[in-house]
Amino acid sequence: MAVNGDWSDCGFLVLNAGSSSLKVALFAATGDEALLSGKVEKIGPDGVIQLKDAQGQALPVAEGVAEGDLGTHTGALMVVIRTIQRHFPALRLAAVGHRIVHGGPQFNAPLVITPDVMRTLEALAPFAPLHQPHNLAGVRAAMAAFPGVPQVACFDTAFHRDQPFVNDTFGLPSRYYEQGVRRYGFHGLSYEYITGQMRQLAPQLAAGRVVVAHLGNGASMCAVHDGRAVASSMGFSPLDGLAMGTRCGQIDPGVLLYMLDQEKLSSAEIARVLYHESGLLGLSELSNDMRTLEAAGTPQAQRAIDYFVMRAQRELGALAAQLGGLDALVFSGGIGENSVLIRARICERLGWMGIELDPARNAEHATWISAEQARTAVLVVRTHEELVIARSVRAVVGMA
Ligand SMILES: Nc1ncnc2c1ncn2[C@@H]1O[C@H](COP(=O)(O)OP(=O)(O)O)[C@@H](O)[C@H]1O
Ligand SMILES: CC(=O)OP(=O)(O)O
Ligand SMILES: [Mg+2]
Repeated sequence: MAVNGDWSDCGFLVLNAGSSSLKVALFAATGDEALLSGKVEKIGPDGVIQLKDAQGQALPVAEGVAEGDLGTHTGALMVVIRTIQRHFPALRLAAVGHRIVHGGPQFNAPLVITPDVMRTLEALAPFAPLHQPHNLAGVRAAMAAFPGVPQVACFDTAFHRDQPFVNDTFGLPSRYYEQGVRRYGFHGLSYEYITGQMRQLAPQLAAGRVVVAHLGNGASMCAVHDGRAVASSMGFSPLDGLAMGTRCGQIDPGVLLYMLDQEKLSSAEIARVLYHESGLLGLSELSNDMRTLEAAGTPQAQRAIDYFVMRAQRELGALAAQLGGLDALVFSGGIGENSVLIRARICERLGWMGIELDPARNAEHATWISAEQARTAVLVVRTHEELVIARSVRAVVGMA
């Protein structure tokens, strides 16, 4: 911690633990540029780590990394910590910031994790089984590695907490809402960053009706009016809405009853189908990776892409209806930022919404990709969840 408010030799770590990856960034007390950033992907037997310094140069990991160290989130974090200690021996760690996917109905702002908070977050793990256990494993590993250092939770659900009741509830008996069965929405750290960027890039549009499409391995869309969340395609869990890498997206609950009653699947088996075997992977029977599907050119890969595009168009229409019209559509996430094809396919046939792309600008991944004469702006904004966490950590521990 800082001595007499002097944070000059302090830094803090940001962890974004996903279903199969761990993104990390090390920040100094001030500044938006990370001193070190990187990710561990495919955590498991084929884990791969890439770390870079502030200039973008690859940083070698600490010696002694054994095969298998990248097999778990905790092992991967230990490799990152050893590497940081080697490259920044004089740095004093003032805090660790964590992306926590589920904050439930109670948490709508970043906070320091106490034992009580930890218990509440653990109880929410069944609502986001692909994410929350990994998020919390990251918290425990960081607590063990840095005893006494504040651990700050930043919630993916917080951005959506003030959406109107009709977009927060299901049409179930009201006791379910009281129990916490609500449409939480996720990817909130990404939406917070993008709405902030929109205020800088296009203040007039940011004050209007915007749909942000966060299309990554997990994918969702959020309707935002004047920077505030109105509705999200994701609901109670990160399963709802768009088709994803391995998740099904919107589904008729009757299908779950069929799996239970006719196929006699257990709830664990159903969860496996919905979270791990569906979406792009399930439809293509090839891959959850959009790059692989685009390159494959097989009829089944094509069907998976067609379904992904159809769901995105349907959700966009539904969210635009909630906003009473659309001033801007913003693409983000690994697919939204990088796939010329998917952006073009989603925007195809949306002329009635005022959407028309400029193909050359789309191909260049320009920030503004809509045609000059188009009524609705279409933008590409690279998201930065780690920076949102970094800003929150500074505010919570009093560094800002
Ligand atoms: N150039 C590209 N073209 C198409 N898809 C891409 C491209 N680059 C990355 N993607 C896709 O982005 C997805 C991963 O997005 P990302 O936001 O990094 O995921 P995560 O949810 O794990 O943070 C993968 O499906 C990947 O194939
Ligand atoms: C909430 C969610 O789906 O997150 P991710 O995109 O990291 O899988
Ligand atoms: Mg993501």
